[in-house]
Amino acid sequence: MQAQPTTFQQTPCLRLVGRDGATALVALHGAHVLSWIPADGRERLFLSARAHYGAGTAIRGGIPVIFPQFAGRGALPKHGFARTTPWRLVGVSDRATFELVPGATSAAWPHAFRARLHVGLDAGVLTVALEIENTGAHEFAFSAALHTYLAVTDLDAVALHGLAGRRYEDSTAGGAVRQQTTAELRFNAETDRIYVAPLHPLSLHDGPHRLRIDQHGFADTVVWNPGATLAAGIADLAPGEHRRFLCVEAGQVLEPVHLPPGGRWSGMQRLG
Ligand SMILES: O=P(O)(O)OC[C@H]1O[C@H](O)[C@H](O)[C@@H](O)[C@@H]1O
Repeated sequence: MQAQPTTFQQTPCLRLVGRDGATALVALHGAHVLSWIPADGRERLFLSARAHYGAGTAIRGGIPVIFPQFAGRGALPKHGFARTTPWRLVGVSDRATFELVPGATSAAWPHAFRARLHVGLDAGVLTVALEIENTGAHEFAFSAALHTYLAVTDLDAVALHGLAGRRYEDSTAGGAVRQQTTAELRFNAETDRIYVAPLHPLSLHDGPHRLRIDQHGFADTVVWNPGATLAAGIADLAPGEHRRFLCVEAGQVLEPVHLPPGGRWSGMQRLG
Protein backbone atom coordinates (compact mmCIF):
# COMPACT_ATOMS: atom_id res chain seq x y z
CA MET A 1 0.00 0.00 0.00
CA GLN A 2 1.23 3.48 -0.81
CA ALA A 3 0.54 6.57 1.24
CA GLN A 4 1.07 10.27 0.76
CA PRO A 5 0.25 13.24 2.97
CA THR A 6 -2.33 15.61 1.56
CA THR A 7 -4.98 18.04 2.75
CA PHE A 8 -8.73 18.02 2.31
CA GLN A 9 -10.82 20.99 3.41
CA GLN A 10 -7.60 22.37 4.94
CA THR A 11 -7.40 19.29 7.16
CA PRO A 12 -4.16 17.21 7.15
CA CYS A 13 -4.90 13.80 5.66
CA LEU A 14 -3.20 10.68 4.43
CA ARG A 15 -4.15 9.38 0.99
CA LEU A 16 -3.82 5.61 0.70
CA VAL A 17 -3.54 3.76 -2.58
CA GLY A 18 -3.92 -0.01 -2.70
CA ARG A 19 -2.25 -2.39 -5.16
CA ASP A 20 -5.38 -2.54 -7.31
CA GLY A 21 -5.75 1.26 -7.44
CA ALA A 22 -8.35 1.54 -4.66
CA THR A 23 -7.98 4.69 -2.58
CA ALA A 24 -8.85 5.86 0.90
CA LEU A 25 -8.51 9.27 2.51
CA VAL A 26 -7.90 9.45 6.25
CA ALA A 27 -7.93 12.71 8.23
CA LEU A 28 -5.52 12.88 11.16
CA HIS A 29 -8.32 14.69 12.97
CA GLY A 30 -10.09 11.75 14.61
CA ALA A 31 -8.15 9.19 12.47
CA HIS A 32 -11.29 9.65 10.45
CA VAL A 33 -11.64 7.70 7.18
CA LEU A 34 -13.34 10.22 4.88
CA SER A 35 -13.41 8.30 1.61
CA TRP A 36 -13.02 4.78 0.28
CA ILE A 37 -13.10 4.27 -3.46
CA PRO A 38 -12.45 0.67 -4.60
CA ALA A 39 -10.88 0.04 -8.01
CA ASP A 40 -14.27 0.33 -9.74
CA GLY A 41 -14.23 4.08 -8.98
CA ARG A 42 -17.48 4.26 -6.96
CA GLU A 43 -17.31 6.02 -3.58
CA ARG A 44 -18.61 3.77 -0.79
CA LEU A 45 -18.61 6.24 2.11
CA PHE A 46 -20.93 9.19 2.58
CA LEU A 47 -19.48 12.58 3.53
CA SER A 48 -21.80 15.50 4.17
CA ALA A 49 -21.50 18.56 1.94
CA ARG A 50 -21.90 20.58 5.14
CA ALA A 51 -19.41 18.69 7.31
CA HIS A 52 -17.23 20.74 9.69
CA TYR A 53 -13.51 20.04 9.86
CA GLY A 54 -12.23 22.46 12.52
CA ALA A 55 -10.44 21.62 15.76
CA GLY A 56 -12.77 20.15 18.35
CA THR A 57 -15.54 19.33 15.85
CA ALA A 58 -16.89 15.98 14.70
CA ILE A 59 -16.91 15.31 10.95
CA ARG A 60 -20.33 14.25 9.60
CA GLY A 61 -19.74 11.21 7.43
CA GLY A 62 -16.93 8.74 6.70
CA ILE A 63 -15.97 6.57 9.66
CA PRO A 64 -15.93 8.46 12.97
CA VAL A 65 -14.03 6.61 15.69
CA ILE A 66 -16.15 6.59 18.83
CA PHE A 67 -14.14 6.19 22.07
CA PRO A 68 -14.30 5.95 25.11
CA GLN A 69 -18.05 6.60 25.36
CA PHE A 70 -20.91 5.79 23.01
CA ALA A 71 -23.58 8.50 22.52
CA GLY A 72 -24.66 10.04 25.85
CA ARG A 73 -24.04 6.88 27.91
CA GLY A 74 -21.64 8.60 30.32
CA ALA A 75 -20.40 11.97 31.53
CA LEU A 76 -18.20 12.82 28.52
CA PRO A 77 -19.31 14.84 25.47
CA LYS A 78 -21.48 12.76 23.11
CA HIS A 79 -19.55 9.87 21.55
CA GLY A 80 -16.37 10.69 23.54
CA PHE A 81 -13.31 12.62 22.46
CA ALA A 82 -11.52 10.42 19.91
CA ARG A 83 -13.47 11.81 16.95
CA THR A 84 -12.74 15.44 17.86
CA THR A 85 -9.01 15.06 18.61
CA PRO A 86 -5.99 14.94 16.26
CA TRP A 87 -4.28 11.55 16.11
CA ARG A 88 -0.71 10.97 14.92
CA LEU A 89 0.43 8.80 12.08
CA VAL A 90 2.57 5.94 13.39
CA GLY A 91 3.52 4.40 10.06
CA VAL A 92 2.43 2.63 6.90
CA SER A 93 3.12 -0.96 5.92
CA ASP A 94 0.34 -3.16 4.53
CA ARG A 95 -1.93 -0.86 6.55
CA ALA A 96 -1.75 2.70 7.89
CA THR A 97 -1.61 3.05 11.66
CA PHE A 98 -2.72 6.07 13.67
CA GLU A 99 -2.39 6.62 17.40
CA LEU A 100 -4.06 8.59 20.16
CA VAL A 101 -2.71 8.89 23.70
CA PRO A 102 -4.02 10.98 26.60
CA GLY A 103 -3.81 14.74 26.12
CA ALA A 104 -5.70 17.92 26.86
CA THR A 105 -8.95 16.77 25.26
CA SER A 106 -9.05 13.57 27.28
CA ALA A 107 -8.40 15.28 30.65
CA ALA A 108 -12.00 14.57 31.71
CA TRP A 109 -11.23 10.85 31.39
CA PRO A 110 -8.19 10.31 33.65
CA HIS A 111 -6.93 6.97 32.38
CA ALA A 112 -3.64 5.95 30.77
CA PHE A 113 -4.40 4.41 27.36
CA ARG A 114 -3.06 3.98 23.88
CA ALA A 115 -5.59 3.84 21.03
CA ARG A 116 -4.50 2.71 17.60
CA LEU A 117 -6.48 2.65 14.39
CA HIS A 118 -5.30 0.50 11.50
CA VAL A 119 -6.65 1.08 8.00
CA GLY A 120 -6.02 -1.51 5.30
CA LEU A 121 -6.92 -1.62 1.61
CA ASP A 122 -7.12 -5.04 -0.01
CA ALA A 123 -8.74 -5.92 -3.33
CA GLY A 124 -12.29 -4.62 -2.94
CA VAL A 125 -12.09 -4.61 0.87
CA LEU A 126 -11.58 -1.87 3.45
CA THR A 127 -10.48 -3.05 6.89
CA VAL A 128 -10.55 -0.71 9.86
CA ALA A 129 -9.35 -2.02 13.23
CA LEU A 130 -9.36 -0.24 16.57
CA GLU A 131 -6.98 -1.34 19.34
CA ILE A 132 -7.15 -0.08 22.90
CA GLU A 133 -4.37 -0.73 25.42
CA ASN A 134 -4.37 0.07 29.12
CA THR A 135 -0.93 1.60 29.74
CA GLY A 136 -1.66 2.57 33.34
CA ALA A 137 -1.84 0.91 36.75
CA HIS A 138 -5.63 0.86 37.14
CA GLU A 139 -8.45 -0.92 35.34
CA PHE A 140 -10.74 1.23 33.22
CA ALA A 141 -13.97 0.67 31.30
CA PHE A 142 -14.82 2.05 27.87
CA SER A 143 -17.24 1.79 24.97
CA ALA A 144 -16.27 2.21 21.33
CA ALA A 145 -17.62 2.12 17.81
CA LEU A 146 -16.69 2.55 14.18
CA HIS A 147 -19.60 4.78 13.20
CA THR A 148 -19.50 4.01 9.47
CA TYR A 149 -21.60 6.17 7.11
CA LEU A 150 -22.20 3.96 4.07
CA ALA A 151 -23.09 5.89 0.91
CA VAL A 152 -26.32 4.79 -0.77
CA THR A 153 -27.93 5.98 -3.99
CA ASP A 154 -31.33 6.44 -2.42
CA LEU A 155 -32.54 5.24 0.96
CA ASP A 156 -35.82 4.04 -0.58
CA ALA A 157 -33.89 1.42 -2.54
CA VAL A 158 -31.89 0.21 0.46
CA ALA A 159 -32.36 -2.96 2.49
CA LEU A 160 -30.10 -4.40 5.15
CA HIS A 161 -30.01 -8.20 5.29
CA GLY A 162 -28.74 -10.51 8.01
CA LEU A 163 -30.58 -9.25 11.09
CA ALA A 164 -33.66 -11.48 10.96
CA GLY A 165 -34.65 -12.76 14.40
CA ARG A 166 -32.05 -10.65 16.19
CA ARG A 167 -32.74 -8.70 19.38
CA TYR A 168 -32.11 -4.96 19.51
CA GLU A 169 -32.50 -1.96 21.75
CA ASP A 170 -34.64 0.63 20.01
CA SER A 171 -33.15 4.05 20.83
CA THR A 172 -36.16 5.75 19.17
CA ALA A 173 -38.37 4.10 21.85
CA GLY A 174 -36.37 4.79 25.00
CA GLY A 175 -34.24 1.67 24.60
CA ALA A 176 -37.15 -0.80 24.43
CA VAL A 177 -35.86 -4.30 23.64
CA ARG A 178 -37.40 -5.74 20.48
CA GLN A 179 -36.84 -8.54 18.05
CA GLN A 180 -36.60 -8.08 14.32
CA THR A 181 -39.24 -10.16 12.59
CA THR A 182 -38.58 -9.25 8.96
CA ALA A 183 -35.83 -10.77 6.83
CA GLU A 184 -34.70 -7.37 5.65
CA LEU A 185 -34.62 -3.96 7.29
CA ARG A 186 -35.88 -1.00 5.26
CA PHE A 187 -35.71 2.69 6.09
CA ASN A 188 -38.68 4.98 5.79
CA ALA A 189 -38.41 6.79 9.15
CA GLU A 190 -35.86 7.47 11.88
CA THR A 191 -34.02 4.24 12.70
CA ASP A 192 -31.69 3.98 15.70
CA ARG A 193 -31.08 0.42 16.87
CA ILE A 194 -28.41 -1.37 18.82
CA TYR A 195 -28.41 -5.02 17.73
CA VAL A 196 -27.12 -7.40 20.39
CA ALA A 197 -24.40 -9.66 19.09
CA PRO A 198 -25.80 -10.09 15.58
CA LEU A 199 -24.41 -12.75 13.28
CA HIS A 200 -22.20 -11.53 10.50
CA PRO A 201 -21.70 -10.81 7.67
CA LEU A 202 -24.56 -8.43 6.95
CA SER A 203 -25.38 -7.45 3.41
CA LEU A 204 -26.39 -3.98 2.31
CA HIS A 205 -28.54 -3.98 -0.81
CA ASP A 206 -28.58 -0.62 -2.57
CA GLY A 207 -30.51 -1.10 -5.82
CA PRO A 208 -28.23 -3.39 -7.85
CA HIS A 209 -25.24 -2.90 -5.53
CA ARG A 210 -24.24 -5.19 -2.67
CA LEU A 211 -21.86 -4.52 0.19
CA ARG A 212 -20.73 -7.14 2.66
CA ILE A 213 -20.29 -5.86 6.22
CA ASP A 214 -18.29 -7.93 8.66
CA GLN A 215 -17.06 -7.28 12.19
CA HIS A 216 -14.97 -8.98 14.88
CA GLY A 217 -14.26 -8.01 18.47
CA PHE A 218 -17.14 -5.54 18.63
CA ALA A 219 -20.17 -7.20 20.21
CA ASP A 220 -22.95 -4.97 18.85
CA THR A 221 -24.06 -3.43 15.59
CA VAL A 222 -25.75 -0.04 15.56
CA VAL A 223 -27.99 0.85 12.63
CA TRP A 224 -28.80 4.55 12.30
CA ASN A 225 -30.49 6.91 9.94
CA PRO A 226 -32.11 10.08 11.31
CA GLY A 227 -35.05 10.11 8.90
CA ALA A 228 -36.37 13.34 7.33
CA THR A 229 -37.65 15.08 10.48
CA LEU A 230 -34.57 14.65 12.66
CA ALA A 231 -32.25 15.28 9.69
CA ALA A 232 -33.85 18.70 9.12
CA GLY A 233 -32.51 19.75 12.54
CA ILE A 234 -28.94 18.47 11.96
CA ALA A 235 -26.99 21.57 10.93
CA ASP A 236 -24.13 19.71 9.24
CA LEU A 237 -26.40 17.72 6.90
CA ALA A 238 -27.53 19.39 3.67
CA PRO A 239 -31.26 19.15 2.80
CA GLY A 240 -32.14 15.64 1.64
CA GLU A 241 -28.72 14.19 2.51
CA HIS A 242 -30.19 11.71 5.00
CA ARG A 243 -31.33 9.76 1.91
CA ARG A 244 -27.71 9.33 0.85
CA PHE A 245 -26.40 7.25 3.74
CA LEU A 246 -27.02 4.48 6.19
CA CYS A 247 -24.85 4.11 9.28
CA VAL A 248 -23.96 0.50 10.06
CA GLU A 249 -21.68 0.72 13.06
CA ALA A 250 -19.49 -1.94 14.63
CA GLY A 251 -19.90 -1.10 18.31
CA GLN A 252 -19.12 -2.16 21.83
CA VAL A 253 -22.00 -0.36 23.47
CA LEU A 254 -24.26 -2.45 25.69
CA GLU A 255 -21.45 -4.09 27.69
CA PRO A 256 -18.48 -1.74 28.18
CA VAL A 257 -15.05 -3.37 28.06
CA HIS A 258 -13.18 -3.58 31.39
CA LEU A 259 -9.49 -3.44 30.65
CA PRO A 260 -6.97 -4.36 33.39
CA PRO A 261 -3.51 -2.77 33.53
CA GLY A 262 -1.53 -3.95 30.51
CA GLY A 263 -4.68 -5.33 28.90
CA ARG A 264 -5.48 -4.96 25.21
CA TRP A 265 -8.75 -5.05 23.33
CA SER A 266 -9.32 -4.87 19.60
CA GLY A 267 -12.28 -4.73 17.27
CA MET A 268 -12.54 -4.43 13.53
CA GLN A 269 -15.00 -3.79 10.73
CA ARG A 270 -14.48 -5.05 7.21
CA LEU A 271 -16.38 -3.72 4.22
CA GLY A 272 -16.41 -5.13 0.72
O1 LIG B 1 -24.87 13.41 15.62
P1 LIG B 1 -23.87 12.48 16.24
O2 LIG B 1 -23.36 12.99 17.56
O3 LIG B 1 -22.72 12.21 15.32
O4 LIG B 1 -24.59 11.13 16.53
C1 LIG B 1 -25.22 10.43 15.50
C2 LIG B 1 -25.90 9.14 15.97
O5 LIG B 1 -24.92 8.25 16.42
C3 LIG B 1 -25.38 6.93 16.76
O6 LIG B 1 -25.75 6.22 15.63
C4 LIG B 1 -26.52 6.95 17.76
O7 LIG B 1 -27.12 5.69 17.89
C5 LIG B 1 -27.54 7.98 17.39
O8 LIG B 1 -28.47 8.10 18.43
C6 LIG B 1 -26.90 9.31 17.09
O9 LIG B 1 -27.85 10.28 16.78
